[in-house]
Amino acid sequence: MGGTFDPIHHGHLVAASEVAHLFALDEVIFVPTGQPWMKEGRKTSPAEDRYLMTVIATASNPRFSVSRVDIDRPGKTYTIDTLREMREIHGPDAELFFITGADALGEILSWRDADELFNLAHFIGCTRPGHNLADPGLPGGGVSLVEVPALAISSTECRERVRAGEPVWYLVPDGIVQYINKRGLYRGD
Ligand SMILES: Nc1ncnc2c1ncn2[C@@H]1O[C@H](COP(=O)(O)OP(=O)(O)OP(=O)(O)O)[C@@H](O)[C@H]1O
Ligand SMILES: O=C(O)c1ccc[n+]([C@@H]2O[C@H](COP(=O)([O-])O)[C@@H](O)[C@H]2O)c1
Repeated sequence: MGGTFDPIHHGHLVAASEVAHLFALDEVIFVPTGQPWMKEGRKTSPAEDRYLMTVIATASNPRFSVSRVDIDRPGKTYTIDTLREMREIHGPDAELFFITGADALGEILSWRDADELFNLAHFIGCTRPGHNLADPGLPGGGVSLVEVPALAISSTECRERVRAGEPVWYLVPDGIVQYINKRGLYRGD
């Protein structure tokens, strides 16, 4: 599951957990983006902060892990590179899935080398409140559309709440509240 995770919140975690259950996945690998090119023009927290928050939020689930592939690759982050690297790491027999929310799936036709993406992994699109979930119709298209428990949480809302001095308890895991406070994230955005 790729994401900017700025910060990671319970919407991400519940979607990942539900997909792991529905597809009997051995592992869900969270992949924080290095440089999310579609979010250029807005301030993104340092990759190491987003990586550490993702590690903290997923540490209690033995099926969850976090990969540095996107943050360690120089340049803009493209999922085509992520999936190629994952294939190399996990070998030819691994069955790879890429989990997205409805909003990200809706933009996939504009992703780099979109027509090749579906050859590299099976895509899983999750419902997300406020967004329409639809098969984008990529060539070769292996997409599954799944319903996950609806949590109307976004990282944008979490950042705005912190900036306004409003609580983010229970929107994000407890350790993430503590990390945000310790590092002073989102206060001056
Ligand atoms: N509440 C949610 N329910 C289901 N999927 C979600 C939810 N929030 C995010 N996702 C999905 O998780 C992935 C990573 O999302 P991302 O890190 O960009 O979070 P975000 O909340 O959309 O951030 P922002 O508000 O900063 O754009 C995307 O595929 C996104 O669609
Ligand atoms: O490959 C691309 O061109 C591309 C464009 C936009 C987003 N993505 C990936 O989609 C995932 C969710 O991205 P985002 O911006 O919603 O956090 C994350 O893994 C991104 O690297 C990938």
